[in-house]
Amino acid sequence: MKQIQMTKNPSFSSISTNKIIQMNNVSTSYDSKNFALEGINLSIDRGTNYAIVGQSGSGKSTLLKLMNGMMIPSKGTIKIDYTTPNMNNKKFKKMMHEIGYIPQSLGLVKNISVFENIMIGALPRLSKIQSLLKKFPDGEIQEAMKIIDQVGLSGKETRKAYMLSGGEKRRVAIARALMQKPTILLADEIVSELDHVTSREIMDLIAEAQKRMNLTAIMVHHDIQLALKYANRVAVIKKGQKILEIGVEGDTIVDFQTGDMNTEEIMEMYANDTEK
Ligand SMILES: Nc1ncnc2c1ncn2[C@@H]1O[C@H](COP(=O)(O)OP(=O)(O)OP(=O)(O)O)[C@@H](O)[C@H]1O
Repeated sequence: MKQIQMTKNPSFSSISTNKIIQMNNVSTSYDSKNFALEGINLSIDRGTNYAIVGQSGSGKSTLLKLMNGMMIPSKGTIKIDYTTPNMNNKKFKKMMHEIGYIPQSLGLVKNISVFENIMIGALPRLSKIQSLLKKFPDGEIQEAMKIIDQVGLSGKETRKAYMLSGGEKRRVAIARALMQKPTILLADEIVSELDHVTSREIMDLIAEAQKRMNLTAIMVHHDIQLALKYANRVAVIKKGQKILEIGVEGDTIVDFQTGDMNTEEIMEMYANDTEK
């Protein structure tokens, strides 16, 4: 594990004004009684790797659903690439196709092959006839084969999804999202339940794709150490509120915004959780 120094003096050179996600005082709920998220402020730089951590039920998945337009705020405003999510807005509908979303369940179709699952990512670019007849243009097939190679699934193209290991299923879900040619990749606990080595392989795969395609990767994690290893920024969510944002540059981490708890206390809380 890398040594982490604490500093209260943020002076990062990588801070940009090119924000791909902006949330201003956002609250949202599933029912009329309780907020699942309350008063969330955050902004995410284009091309960065952003992590969201928090305990079960803290609101992490809900936050991702706001970032892909599946949920809308009951209060506050969201801009995704400077556009308000709204299904009546043509610009946003087009943009949605460029948001690769990998849900906790992965969302693979069990009884079809690796290749067919991955081609689902290309569907918005195909005509109805091409989709129905599975007549994929040569260019799309070549793109899929390139991505299959990049995610380490060469030779497994025809295997049915239900026959894959946990790590392979995640590779298919990543490949399907990359097939969308995304500008934003959202992944909800993609490495939970994987062994240490496989989870690092999957995280490395996403980090490589992020750099290669200049993606903004936004990932939900339970493991704060994993988040700190890969992310430029880590938002810590507790009971529907963002209590801290941590900046990460090399071996230095910085409290960007302190609520009830600072980074040392958060790290201690997670260390205690792990020991239990
Ligand atoms: N479909 C739903 N209907 C009603 N309440 C929901 C629904 N989904 C989530 N919630 C509630 O919203 C809150 C936040 O849930 P969310 O799934 O975002 O948390 P989470 O941090 O992702 O949890 P986990 O780590 O267990 O996946 C919780 O109180 C949860 O019970």
